[in-house]
Amino acid sequence: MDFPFDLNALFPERITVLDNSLSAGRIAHGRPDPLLQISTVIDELGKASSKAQQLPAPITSAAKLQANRHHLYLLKDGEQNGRRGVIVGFLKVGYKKLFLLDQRGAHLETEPLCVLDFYVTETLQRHGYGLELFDFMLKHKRVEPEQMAYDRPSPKFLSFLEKHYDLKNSVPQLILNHTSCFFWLFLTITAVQLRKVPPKKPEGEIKPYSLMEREVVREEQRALPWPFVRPAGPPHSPPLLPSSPQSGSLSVGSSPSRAPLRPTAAPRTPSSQLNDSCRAKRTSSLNRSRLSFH
Ligand SMILES: CC(=O)SCCNC(=O)CCNC(=O)[C@H](O)C(C)(C)COP(=O)(O)OP(=O)(O)OC[C@H]1O[C@@H](n2cnc3c(N)ncnc32)[C@H](O)[C@@H]1OP(=O)(O)O
Repeated sequence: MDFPFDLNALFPERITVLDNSLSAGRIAHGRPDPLLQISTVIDELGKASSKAQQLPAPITSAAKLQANRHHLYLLKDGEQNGRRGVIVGFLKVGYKKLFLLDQRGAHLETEPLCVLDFYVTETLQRHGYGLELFDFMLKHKRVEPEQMAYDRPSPKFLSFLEKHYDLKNSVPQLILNHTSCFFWLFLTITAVQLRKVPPKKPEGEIKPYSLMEREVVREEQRALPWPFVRPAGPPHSPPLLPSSPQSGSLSVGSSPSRAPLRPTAAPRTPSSQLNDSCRAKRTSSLNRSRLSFH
């Protein structure tokens, strides 16, 4: 993606880390960072990313970055476009406080680093740039991919995670927070360091209905999307978090590092809540992403 200004002057490094200050770190050629140009780059990337993901509105923009404590990693190729450089892609991450519900409706609170947006220019995809960005972020944040949460990853991103980080057997964890409910975890209890929070107000504490970021995705579908289809079983056992009745663990698949959790919350019926709150948040990707869930 090229721009009518010198990206090498704007972003001296190959990968630039931007935060809510929108500062590219160094002062380029003795000038202060031109905020307007940096904002233009972020806004255009946000639009391209939302288009690629078929979202109705960008979830990344300069204004959103300024308003949140996220980090945006920007990758350029400084040799292209007459040595003025092109933007190759970006990766946006941030910490999110998430509340998970286990099968018995007990709340577990965690605050993992989440991948919120990720985009490589169409013509440059499958050239290893995504991996370069992601690896840079992992080192910068000193985190492992399996410790992170993923905000409704696209099929391409799931394929990416499986190919480069062997993250398969993924199970979308239905997670309730104040902004979103389809974060996916490749859950290892010790990795995300879940801690149980006592249920204070069983009916009113968690409000997953507010609109923010991906919540701009409008309701497209009334039924719960796969794999959250309500089973024919009793209403107190919705498939929120696959958990072994034997172990009581929230972990999934054959994860070796499960720590037993002993939820103490009184059983409740979150399925009706989920029916209302979690419809069609990027349901198209969920429906498309029928990868192997074990
Ligand atoms: C939480 C979120 O942000 S979800 C949104 C993720 N972003 C998108 O879906 C936007 C469109 N996609 C993209 O921008 C890119 O494909 C990214 C960011 C997902 C990956 O960046 P890339 O530079 O293509 O990744 P990189 O070259 O390092 O790795 C390639 C691997 O990614 C996956 N991948 C990349 N593009 C595709 C594609 N078109 N179809 C299927 N898999 C793909 C594959 O596993 C691929 O390996 P393969 O070529 O051997 O099949």
